[in-house]
Amino acid sequence: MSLPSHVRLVEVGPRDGLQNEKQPIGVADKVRLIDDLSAAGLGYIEVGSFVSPKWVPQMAGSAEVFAGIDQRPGVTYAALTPNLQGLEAALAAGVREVAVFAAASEAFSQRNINCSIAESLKRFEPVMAAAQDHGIRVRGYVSCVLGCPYDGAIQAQQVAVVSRELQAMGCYEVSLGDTIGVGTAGAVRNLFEVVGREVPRECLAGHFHDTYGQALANIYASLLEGIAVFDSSVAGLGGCPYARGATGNVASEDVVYLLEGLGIETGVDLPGLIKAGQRISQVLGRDSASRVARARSALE
Ligand SMILES: CC(C)(COP(=O)([O-])OP(=O)([O-])OC[C@H]1O[C@@H](n2cnc3c(N)ncnc32)[C@H](O)[C@@H]1OP(=O)([O-])[O-])[C@@H](O)C(=O)NCCC(=O)NCCSC(=O)C[C@@](C)(O)CC(=O)[O-]
Repeated sequence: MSLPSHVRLVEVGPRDGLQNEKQPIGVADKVRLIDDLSAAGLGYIEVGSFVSPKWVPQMAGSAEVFAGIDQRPGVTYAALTPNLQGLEAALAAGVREVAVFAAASEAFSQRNINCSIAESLKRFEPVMAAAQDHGIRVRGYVSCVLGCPYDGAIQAQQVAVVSRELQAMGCYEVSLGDTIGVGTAGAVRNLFEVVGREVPRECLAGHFHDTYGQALANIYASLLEGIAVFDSSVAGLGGCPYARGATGNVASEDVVYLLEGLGIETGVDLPGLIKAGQRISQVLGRDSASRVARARSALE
């Protein structure tokens, strides 16, 4: 299969990245990060989540963040909504695109959203209906597609079943999450081969954490399988509150560098993206996890 000429990046740093931070991060810092990202050409930014603040305290100020950002035309600003309560809060905050999130593993589903996979899908039905009433697009996530911190190995067929359900209920795209970053290129190719029989590949995205240093290889393997949408996180921010030891998503800067090297367009300005990553890394008081950002700043 030939490589795509264009890849769409879904920037999840402000949500997946920051949700795991223990230190409080002010609304102003989050707003500046999101505005820096849109200025760098990111066309899709996950701004926050409307989830229980008891479960994920860092996302509690998501409505204020939405109110503070400078919404550029053509950019999608999205939020996670696990249930109808979350969707209603998102609507009240003026959100125009949301995501629901399921898992391929029962144990992770329980730890993350306090219900079984089947219950979660049931819970999404009113979310989908209300979103449709309001003309809001819904993206779907499946976590633990290549391994679960509690259940271990996950069968690709199980991922296919959950993905098909999400698509059938109206998710326009399903992002497959290697939540704990254990996947390798061969497993990724097999995953898209199996899931691709149930959901068209143009409706699938890859979401790779870099815990084992495999994320860029996994993106390349996905490209070979015809996948052209990837989630990534500026400065490699992140982890998962319900997956001990999981590190951040693959760094957006490193993905852009990979894709530029392959002649694939992303619409993202790499120097601007590196600056955005440096600014939030300063706020967090640590170095960027992006290898490209570190290499470029060593040259300055
Ligand atoms: C799903 C629930 C809410 C169930 O949590 P629950 O405790 O079963 O909820 P409940 O319906 O029984 O309600 C209990 C309390 O939560 C409140 N509540 C209920 N819903 C909401 C809401 N939407 N917003 C705010 N508050 C809410 C509700 O009002 C009530 O408040 P109380 O009466 O006790 O004061 C909870 O488990 C939760 O919020 N989980 C979120 C976990 C999360 O955000 N995880 C991270 C995102 S997923 C991820 O990172 C993976 C991904 C997507 O990146 C892909 C990958 O890498 O794999």
